[in-house]
Amino acid sequence: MTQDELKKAAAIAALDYVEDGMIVGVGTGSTVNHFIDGLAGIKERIAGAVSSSEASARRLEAHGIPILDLNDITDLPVYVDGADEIDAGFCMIKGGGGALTREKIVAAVARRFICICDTSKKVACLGRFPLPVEIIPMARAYVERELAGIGGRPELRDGFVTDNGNLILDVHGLMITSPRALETELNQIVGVVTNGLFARRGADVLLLATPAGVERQVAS
Ligand SMILES: O=C(CO)[C@H](O)[C@H](O)COP(=O)(O)O
Repeated sequence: MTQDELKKAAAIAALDYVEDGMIVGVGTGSTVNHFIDGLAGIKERIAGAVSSSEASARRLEAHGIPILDLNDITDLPVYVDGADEIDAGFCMIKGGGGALTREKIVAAVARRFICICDTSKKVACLGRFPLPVEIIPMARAYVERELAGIGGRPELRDGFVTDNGNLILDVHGLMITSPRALETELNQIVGVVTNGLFARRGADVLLLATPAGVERQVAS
């Protein structure tokens, strides 16, 4: 199977978590695009979707799936999203698509985070994938110095502006042995909007697509 076929298999498995009348939180990325396409097939059964990015919103709209404002919702039963890396404790690096801030907001509201991945995303230690950090543009040089001070090598994502009008620094060279502590530490740097560590709010269920089928793993 190709990587894209594996991504699709994980995405289709996530449809099992969508119940009648539900509002569904929708992430961002190529794996989630397969989920959105699958959701289109059952759109009459759901109340609508909350999107984590403009890109996913456009895809949902193209399928005629109603998009709801997170501020109008008090209960979001489920959020489905991919990851760039996920460890054994279901902590993740996210933000390869640059949507980390809105993803983290929707994930914070959701009762259940379903992570959909192919096996290439499962790692023993987070940090091989450069950690995305969304920053306020005027703080770029300061935040770069702070990140270098903790051993990272930040690289500005060239020509990229987030849906929130901010910049992304991709931080190389971090071996993330304490994801929760690092997530908290990075949030303390003035000018950082969000970092791509999803550790304090990790995944609840991992649907991991392997060539032998989709494994369902539940957080302990
Ligand atoms: O965090 C994300 C976007 O900000 C994505 O979930 C992550 O980058 C994985 O993407 P893909 O499904 O394309 O491999």
